[in-house]
Amino acid sequence: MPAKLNQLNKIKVGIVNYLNTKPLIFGIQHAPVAGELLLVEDYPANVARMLMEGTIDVGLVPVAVIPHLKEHHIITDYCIGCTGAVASVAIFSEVPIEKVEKVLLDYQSRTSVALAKVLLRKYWKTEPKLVDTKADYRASIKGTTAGVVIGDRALEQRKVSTYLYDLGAAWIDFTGLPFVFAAWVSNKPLPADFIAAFNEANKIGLENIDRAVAEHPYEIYDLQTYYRQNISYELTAEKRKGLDKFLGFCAYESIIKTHG
Ligand SMILES: C=C(O[C@@H]1C=C(C(=O)O)C=C[C@H]1O)C(=O)O
Repeated sequence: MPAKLNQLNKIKVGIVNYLNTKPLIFGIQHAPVAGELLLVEDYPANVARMLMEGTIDVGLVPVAVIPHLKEHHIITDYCIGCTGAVASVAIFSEVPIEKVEKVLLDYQSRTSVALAKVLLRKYWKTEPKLVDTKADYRASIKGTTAGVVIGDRALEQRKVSTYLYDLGAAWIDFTGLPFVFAAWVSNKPLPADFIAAFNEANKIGLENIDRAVAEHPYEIYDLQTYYRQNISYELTAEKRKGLDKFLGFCAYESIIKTHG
């Protein structure tokens, strides 16, 4: 039996509050399932925290937290992924990557900071100092200090930094596999009819990209390109292979860290 949900009997759904989820939000709000759920928006690290703490039942969470969940179920055929350059996840810097001495890690991210660690070590084969951040740190991206930036702030940072190393493109060059940044994950079994209706809502969103674009005028980056060429929303078998490979790297890297 699915676990008891909140008093309103609505399923609490957490979603990332970046532009890349606007088509999905459009679908969820316009689909019949809208009345069965409460939508909470926050940045990825917070959506992950809410799912771990159990204040939401399902969330579009950074995949890097999957190994930290006591129970997890990947639901739906949709995700935030890429099959080429993702545009909104990159290491930004003023010097080429081999000259970078320090990398500031985006406090809003869980997946991309782990991906940056894997790629710096295995793909670029450099060992800069890695520094966690707490608040906006983008003004500190200068000289030999680079920064991982994700989401809308990354689309802005494209106009600022001299060098941009797209982590989606680098992963694909490194592994030959697509990448999954975030997936719909529940922390308890959910009713099958809800899952089916929620899956359909995601599909409706992706069929209405033009309307999502029209509702969110944005000058900094072309959202048609972003939604149709950079972000790839289908959770395909190839993407699941990329996801498994990434989680394998993460486990291996943390073993190295734990045992020196
Ligand atoms: C591609 C992106 O993927 C995001 C990156 C995440 C992360 O790094 O933890 C989490 C959720 C995704 O929405 C992006 O937001 O730019």
